[in-house]
Amino acid sequence: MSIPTVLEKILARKAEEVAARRAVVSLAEVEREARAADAPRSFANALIERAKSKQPAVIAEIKKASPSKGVIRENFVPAEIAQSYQDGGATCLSILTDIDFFQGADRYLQEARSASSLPVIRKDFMIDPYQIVESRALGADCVLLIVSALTDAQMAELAATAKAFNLDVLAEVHDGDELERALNVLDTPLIGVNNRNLHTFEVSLETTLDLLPRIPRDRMVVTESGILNRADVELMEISEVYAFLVGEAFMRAENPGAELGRLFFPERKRFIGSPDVD
Ligand SMILES: O=C(O)c1ccccc1NCC(=O)[C@H](O)[C@H](O)COP(=O)(O)O
Repeated sequence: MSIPTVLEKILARKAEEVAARRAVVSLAEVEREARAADAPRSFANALIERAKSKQPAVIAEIKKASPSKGVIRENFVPAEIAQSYQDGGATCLSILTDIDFFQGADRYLQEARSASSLPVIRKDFMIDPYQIVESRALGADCVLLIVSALTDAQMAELAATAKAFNLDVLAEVHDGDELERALNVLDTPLIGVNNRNLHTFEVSLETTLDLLPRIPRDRMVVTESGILNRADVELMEISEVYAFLVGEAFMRAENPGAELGRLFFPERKRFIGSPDVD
């Protein structure tokens, strides 16, 4: 028997977590909460509109820790980070809510969304429609579907639940087979290419560049993970990739929004919150 990868461990733990949550709050109750939640903000449209004008459309991630890097940020106040990202020019926010592997929390999503007017994706490991409904109840505007974690039937069921609750979907792929499956099963315009292999943690921006020619023009490519400096951003922009999901590079900076500005909008030169602003 082979040793389970981190992704396999996360998925096994997630199944236990969802079962425990459902035993405390029924699906019917979560559905009531989802219907009473704030109206969704349009996540996909915000990205598409920004990228149309060839401006970087940045999904700025709020994550305290990760399995590959351990604790990334000690001074972790999601509401402050969300405001800072909005000031820095982010288009959307991504909030890690997984507890056991990312030190996330549901309340981080609620706090960050309340502190900004940006649309928010709940970044978690979706395996059950219960989590999709729960995401809307928490206020999320979009959910992540990781193709390597799901069968085609699961993907279709989760996407149908997302549609029923007015949530956008970001489909995440890592190779050509996953891309084919996503394109066949999901009608979301948002195709995320994760440059990080979630089984081995190896990161290569070539993953996005290799898959790019196979992604139809009516879908929008979001390059995810491993964007650390201006050269990485420029490499994507010359390849006409304008949507980015970035976590670590911002989370390690004292002022995450100012770092976003430096990385994506260098022509602005001065950023709110930077020491060089009067
Ligand atoms: O980051 C990890 O270690 C990780 C491990 C297993 C599953 C998912 C993982 N990360 C989620 C992400 O894909 C990233 O948080 C996201 O794309 C941002 O990446 P980065 O800019 O490199 O922080």
